[in-house]
Amino acid sequence: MSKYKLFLLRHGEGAWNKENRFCSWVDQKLSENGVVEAQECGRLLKEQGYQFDQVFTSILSRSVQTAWLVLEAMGLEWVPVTKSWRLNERHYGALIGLNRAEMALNHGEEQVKLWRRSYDIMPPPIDESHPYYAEIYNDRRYSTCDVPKEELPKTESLKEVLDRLLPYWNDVIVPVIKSGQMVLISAHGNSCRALLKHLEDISETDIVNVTLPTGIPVLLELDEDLRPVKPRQLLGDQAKIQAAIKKVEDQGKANAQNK
Ligand SMILES: O=C(O)[C@@H](COP(=O)(O)O)OP(=O)(O)O
Repeated sequence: MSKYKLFLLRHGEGAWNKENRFCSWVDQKLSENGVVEAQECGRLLKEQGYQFDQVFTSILSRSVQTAWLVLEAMGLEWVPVTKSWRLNERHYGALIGLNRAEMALNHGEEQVKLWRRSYDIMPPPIDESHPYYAEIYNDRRYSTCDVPKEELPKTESLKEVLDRLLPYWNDVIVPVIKSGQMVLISAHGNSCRALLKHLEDISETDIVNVTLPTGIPVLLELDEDLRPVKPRQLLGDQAKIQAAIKKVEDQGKANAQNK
């Protein structure tokens, strides 16, 4: 029997999603389309009668902005929003800023798929010569984390994302859900994939085939031990959702638009 409901949400489209560049820890805002996606998501949730008591986001603006727009559309601006770097997008290391289609042309589509979707393959780490290194590590938000700045990742596989996310899930989010509060996690494609892997016990092979589109709420119905009692539901027009998933998958093809 379903005891708890939980929503996961990949933020609305960001400027670099549109340009097909790995965004990761670079702090990009939502595109105009991303703003509309987040507002539509909030309207849909309201229409379907959902309410939230607490929202958790990463410390990247696109996930925070999405949470605000969803809450505004639902008339729930007062709801507390808690932010943690542990919900940040996966750290894509030296790939940050690069265009996926160009990477597919240079390294092959298979390699790009391995970098993007495999469970335990890490891209090469970012170093000080990288054009976005200073922007990321000099950003004051990374002095506020619960680990020293020097210990923050320089690259991550999905496995490392899960390793840094799980303590936050277990210690902070789980008690809130178990207290009966309705929670929205407004995060990123890969931080949500990592959490789905954990909650749905998805194998390392099968997680490769899980892709989340931007701005689509994912409803999980969980039992008292927070195990899913039915398959996840992506809310909205199912044909549009499938097209949006394919678009994200196709970003790693050599002939993708916005090369
Ligand atoms: O870092 C990025 O560019 C995307 C994910 O990229 P892919 O894993 O889909 O390549 O993350 P998000 O837009 O969810 O923050």
